[in-house]
Amino acid sequence: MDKPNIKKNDKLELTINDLSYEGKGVAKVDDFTLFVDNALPDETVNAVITKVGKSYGFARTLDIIKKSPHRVEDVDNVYVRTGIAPLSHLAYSQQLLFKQHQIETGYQKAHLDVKVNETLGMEDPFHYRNKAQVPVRQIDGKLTTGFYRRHSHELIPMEDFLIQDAKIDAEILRVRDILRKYKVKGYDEENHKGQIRTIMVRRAYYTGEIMVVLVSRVRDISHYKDITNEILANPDVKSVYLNINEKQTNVILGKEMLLLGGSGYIDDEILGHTYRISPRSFYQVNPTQTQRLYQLAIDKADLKGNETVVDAYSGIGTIGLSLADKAKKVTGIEVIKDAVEDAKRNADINGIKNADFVVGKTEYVLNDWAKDKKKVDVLMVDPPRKGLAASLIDSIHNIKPKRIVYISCNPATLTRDLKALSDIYDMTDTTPVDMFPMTNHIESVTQLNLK
Ligand SMILES: C[S@@+](CC[C@H](N)C(=O)[O-])C[C@H]1O[C@@H](n2cnc3c(N)ncnc32)[C@H](O)[C@@H]1O
Repeated sequence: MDKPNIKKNDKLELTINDLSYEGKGVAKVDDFTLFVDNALPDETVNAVITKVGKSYGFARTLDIIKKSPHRVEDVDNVYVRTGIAPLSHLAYSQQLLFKQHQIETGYQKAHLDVKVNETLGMEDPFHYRNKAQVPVRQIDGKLTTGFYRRHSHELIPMEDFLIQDAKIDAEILRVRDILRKYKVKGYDEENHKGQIRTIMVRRAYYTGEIMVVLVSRVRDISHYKDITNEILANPDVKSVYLNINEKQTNVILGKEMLLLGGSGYIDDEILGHTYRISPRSFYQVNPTQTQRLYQLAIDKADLKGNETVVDAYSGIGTIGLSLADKAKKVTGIEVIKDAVEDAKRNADINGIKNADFVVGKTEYVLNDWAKDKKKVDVLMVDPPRKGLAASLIDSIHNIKPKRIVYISCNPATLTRDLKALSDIYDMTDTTPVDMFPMTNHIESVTQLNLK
C-alpha cells in the first residue's frame, strides 16, 4: 500500500466508514487507513492529522460536516477526550451492536462458524463502576482530582466521572477536601515530588461498604491520624489504607499497604453469596452485570450435580463458589496467593465444603493434572486479556473436559483460542455481556462441547 502524500497537521475532509476496536472512526485516504478521534461511521468530518505511521495514521475531528443519526449530542466531550468513556458519543443501542459485530467480524476473519448473540446490555448504562482509581495532582497550589487527557499524563480536573457509582464520586470529593484541609500535597509527576498520587475507592454494591486507599509517594503524611478519623466519620467507610508507591512508574499501587483504620476489608454479595474484598483483590467492577455474566456462565455449564468442575483464573473464587451447589466438586486455580486465601475464606464464610483453591498458573496445574490423568468434567476459564497459554490448549486436548465455558474480555484472543480448540470442540454460541458500557471493552461467554 502506497502512503498518500499527507503529513502531521494537514487538514482533510474525511468520510468515516467503520469504528475501530478502540472506538475511533476509520477513514481511508486512497488505501491508507486513518483512525479518527470523535468520529462515527457514516459521518463526514473536517479533521487534522495528528500522526502518520508506516501503514496507518491518526487524526482528530475539528468539526462534523455530516452527523451520524446515532451520535449522542449532549455528552460532555471531556469523557471522550480523557478516555473514561470513549464510546459515550455513540447511542447505547449502537454500542451493543458494535460489541456483537466486533466478535462476529473476528470469527469471520478466522473462518470460525460460531453464532454471536445480541449483547446483553444495561437498563441504565451509567454510574455502574464499583471501583475508582483517580489520579491526584497539585494544580494552582491545590490538591486536585480528575483524569488524564487520552494518551497523556495531563490531569483534567473532574468531579462527575459518568460511569462510576455516584457515591464513589462523592467520597472522592470528600476525601479530597479532607486532604486539602490538612495541606496534604498532590503528586508532582514531572519532578517526582509531592505526596498523594491516587485515591482509590471501592464501594460494595449490596452492602454499601466503602474502602479508601490513599496511594502516596512518601510514607510520612502529617496529621494522618486526623485524616483517617475524618475519613472514617462516614459510617459507610469500613477501611482506610495508605499505600506507598515511591517509584517513578505508571503502576498505581506500590508494594506496601498499611491499614490506617477500620477492618481492612469490605463485604459484598453476588448471587446470594458474601465475598470479602481486600484492597488488591480482583473483583468485577460492574456488580449488576456480573450477576448476569455469572448466571449465564453457570447456565452454560449445564451442571447436573455429579461433575468435577475447574474454575480456572478464579480470582477470589466468585465463579466457582456461585456454582458449587450444582457440582460434586469445584477446584479453583489462581496465580495470586492472596486471592486464593480470599477464595478459601469466602468458601468458609458461605459454608461451602466442596470447593478448594490452589495457587498456580492454570497452564502448569492442568499440565500436571493431564500427566496424572485426572478427570475434569467441566472447565470454566476466565483468563486476562492475553487469553489461554498454548500449553494450556495442549493440556485441554489431553484432559478433554466434556464442556468448557470460556468467559473472555478480549475477542482477539478468544477467537485464537476457539480456533485452536475447534478440532475437538463444537462451539454453540457466544453471548456478549456489556460489563463496561460507554467503553470499547467487550466481555463474552462461549460454551464449548466435546465432539
Ligand atoms: C479476568 S480475572 C477473573 C477473576 C474471577 N474469575 C472473577 O470473575 O472475579 C483473571 C484472573 O486470573 C488470574 N491469572 C492471571 N494469569 C493466570 C494464570 N496463568 N493462571 C491462573 N490465574 C491467572 C488473575 O490474577 C485474575 O485474578
